[in-house]
Amino acid sequence: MKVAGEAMRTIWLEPDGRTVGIIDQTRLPFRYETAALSDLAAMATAITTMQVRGAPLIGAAAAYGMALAMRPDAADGGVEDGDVERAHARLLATRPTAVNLRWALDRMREVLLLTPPSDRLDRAYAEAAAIADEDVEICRSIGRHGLHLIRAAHLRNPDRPVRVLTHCNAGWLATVDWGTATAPLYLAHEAGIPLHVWVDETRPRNQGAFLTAWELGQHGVPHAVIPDNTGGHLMQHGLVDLVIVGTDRTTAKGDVANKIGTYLKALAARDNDVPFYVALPSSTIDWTLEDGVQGIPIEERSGDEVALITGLAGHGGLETVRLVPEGSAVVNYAFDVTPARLVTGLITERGVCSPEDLAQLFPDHQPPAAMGRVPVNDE
Ligand SMILES: CSC[C@H]1O[C@H](OP(=O)(O)O)[C@H](O)[C@@H]1O
Repeated sequence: MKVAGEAMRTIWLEPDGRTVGIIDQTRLPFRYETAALSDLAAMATAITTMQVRGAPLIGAAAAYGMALAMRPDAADGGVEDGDVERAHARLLATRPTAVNLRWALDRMREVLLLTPPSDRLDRAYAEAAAIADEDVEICRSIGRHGLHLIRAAHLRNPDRPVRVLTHCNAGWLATVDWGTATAPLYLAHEAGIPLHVWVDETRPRNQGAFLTAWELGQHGVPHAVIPDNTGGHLMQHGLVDLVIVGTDRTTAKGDVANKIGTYLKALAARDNDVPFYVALPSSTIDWTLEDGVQGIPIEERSGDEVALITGLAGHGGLETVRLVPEGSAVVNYAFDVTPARLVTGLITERGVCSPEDLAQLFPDHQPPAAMGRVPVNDE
């Protein structure tokens, strides 16, 4: 999408054809900074520290991480199978919840192990680029299918904006471009449908206040940042027409793992008859799982993400301050799981479906073994 009027993606290949450029999302919204990553360690760190984040982008970043990993070995006359496996394992360990990470790494491993060692460097970069380009088109398709929902809401009440609540950042910053939950918003805005987006700040990392608000503002989409606990009140008072969120892993039954707090929004939406939609590419579906509450690994992150916050000081510099007493323990679960029974519909690149119709929309989905999920050391 646009940054200061210039079309940008979240990840790209630098002119040297080997270094990978990213937007450093830990610096937004007060600093717009990019980084050039030249090796596997730098990409692994970028994912772990959330310089790049969001399930689809994590997948694309990991794919480029595999390509970066091939560089030194290619110089030694070819990339051995062990080099591929070690890079796969290193990147898989960066974050546990977003299944796009495993999906992209399994795809890269499968392609590379079928490629002669001397050709693996070029092949890795080509496959990573393909994953990134596919993500752009898939998110655009999610936007087109989600646009119908927003247009229908507008036709029901043509005299006022469509009020959409979203949680965390499932925007273009969470993907290579367009976003998942925001793709319908951008297309609706471009179609002239009046919008108002309620942006959950999304403690503790504030992906909503820092990232969603920034990208919507860059694109001129009307929005307001709200404390995480406000959504239920807005829904009770008829101020939300629909909720659209993203997901990091959705099971075959339609249980949805997403940023912590999503489950509570789904409960409030159900209690107030507000449609609750989840936007996702099929690469976020884990066909090997049905029960998400029991089966999806929930990442726990450092308590410092809760206890500390960085913002813009009056002198224009960035400052970090403490919000929690030194002696207090902190627990920081990064995701929760919304049961399929609370999900109105799933907005995918193939269309909108109910959770129970997901397998019907993707009859060609691969069984676990064919997805590369054969029992391996990293299981
Ligand atoms: C389109 S996936 C976005 C998804 O990823 C975010 O998690 P994180 O910022 O920790 O990577 C959040 O759960 C978003 O909904």
